[in-house]
Amino acid sequence: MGLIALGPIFTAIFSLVVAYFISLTFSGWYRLRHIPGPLLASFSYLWLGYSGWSGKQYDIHKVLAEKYGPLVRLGPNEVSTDDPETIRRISNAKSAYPRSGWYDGARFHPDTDALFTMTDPVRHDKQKAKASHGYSGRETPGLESAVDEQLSNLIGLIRRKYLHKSGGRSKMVPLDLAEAIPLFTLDVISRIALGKEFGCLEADKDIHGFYHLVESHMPAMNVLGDVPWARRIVFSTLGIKLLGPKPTDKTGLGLMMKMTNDEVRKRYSGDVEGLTDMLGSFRRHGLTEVQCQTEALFMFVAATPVAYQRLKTEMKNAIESGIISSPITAAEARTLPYLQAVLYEGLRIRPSATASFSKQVPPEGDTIHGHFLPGGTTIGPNLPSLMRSKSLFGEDSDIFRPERFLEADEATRTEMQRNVELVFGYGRWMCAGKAIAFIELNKVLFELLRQFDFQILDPKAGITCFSHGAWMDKDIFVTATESDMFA
Ligand code: HEM
Repeated sequence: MGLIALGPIFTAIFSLVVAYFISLTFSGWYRLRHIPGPLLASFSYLWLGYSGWSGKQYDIHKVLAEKYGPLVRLGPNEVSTDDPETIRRISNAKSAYPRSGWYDGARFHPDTDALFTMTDPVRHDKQKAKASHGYSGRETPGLESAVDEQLSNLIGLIRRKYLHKSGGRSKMVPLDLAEAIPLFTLDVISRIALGKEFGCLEADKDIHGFYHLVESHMPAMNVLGDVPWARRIVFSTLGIKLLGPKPTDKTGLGLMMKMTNDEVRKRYSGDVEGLTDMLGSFRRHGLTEVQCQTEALFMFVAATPVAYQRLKTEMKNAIESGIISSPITAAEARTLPYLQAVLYEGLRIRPSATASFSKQVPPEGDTIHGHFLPGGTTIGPNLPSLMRSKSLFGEDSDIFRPERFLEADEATRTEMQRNVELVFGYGRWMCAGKAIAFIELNKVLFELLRQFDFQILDPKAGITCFSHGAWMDKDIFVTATESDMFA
């Protein structure tokens, strides 16, 4: 048979393949055709892929609710909502919604899940019951003092290297907060999780290249997580074995994996009594050695932001009235209303993690805002729209104005705070590190402003920000001077 005779066979195969993809696309579109959203998103993953890759994910999602309503279609099988009540209903402890396959995109161990990547509610709840003693601080009394130690190292670094003496002739070295704050969070988490800080603040460097590795991989990871077929290939057991981090790597997550594994091994070979840190607590409550290694490694993927202003007057008054320790305790910080308002406003205007965090509609389907969602549809919170909602936070919700929390009556303030706290998730899936994050935020904000005054180095230059499911900030250059208020 000559090539000419093969021609019609190839044409027939090609036509069949094209027809198959068209019918697949059509049935994908048809299933959720009643949910409003961008046209491209209704039949392909190009829209979701672009929004995740572009670095403008936050801005793209922020306007969706205003344009399409509280329920928006983001992909052939994906929807999001900015309605806080729906988000709470989906994630509450008795909900039948499991986590969606999106969480597989955060797996880095071929056989073991961290709490974050456990999608089945029953398995997840069992693991969370064991891990929460360590995370919450109930069995880790040194948690707050561990944060204090690292805070003192951060202040030491600023004094040693970046402090600009007013009127002095010494060369000014601008401080890049986008570099310094991740070093602080890495040292806090390593100190809490592994018992010893990495020493990034001491070296003024991301010693293991971890943060920079996460930053450079973020766009691709974000897209791979959002697009189901890509996720199923890359995060399959074989995919992780081939492409995932390995303890033999010289930098990044692989090196981190080795250090974590070694540290966990030590804890599991010795006596468990007397271990009052997180790993000890995990072991006491029955996490296996591999589960503990995976859990400890996941913690390094957490982050922290910063804020400023009128705050200083409140701080000054509190310090002068003698009610504040040095460093401030988390309990004392919670009594300062303006500090709390700044923190909540910071989390609202700049929710640090805005990835999909989607859950899966149970097999029988569900009706949300008058729209039926068939079983298997994934639905996640649209935090950018929610946090900028005018009906929840006021007409000026687009600007940073902590006063909104102080002006509101108590019931409204509590409701606003409850809604802002959705940045940590809710119910059974809620962030296990929320208490730790609040301790860090309260202390770092108060203590840095007690010691220093910060000024943007060049207001014209602005800050470079990319949103890929989490914010990646660059070049937050400031000058740090001794705070004349508390010298
Ligand atoms: C501002 C800082 C933080 C934010 C905004 C944040 C946000 C979140 C979100 C949105 C989730 C997923 C919720 C869901 O699946 O619905 C989560 C889960 C989790 N986070 Fe955080 N997080 C922060 C800091 C931390 C820190 C410092 C740690 C570790 C010490 C941590 C540990 C965890 C863990 C273990 C989970 C999984 C919880 C579970 O599956 O039940 N987070 N976080």
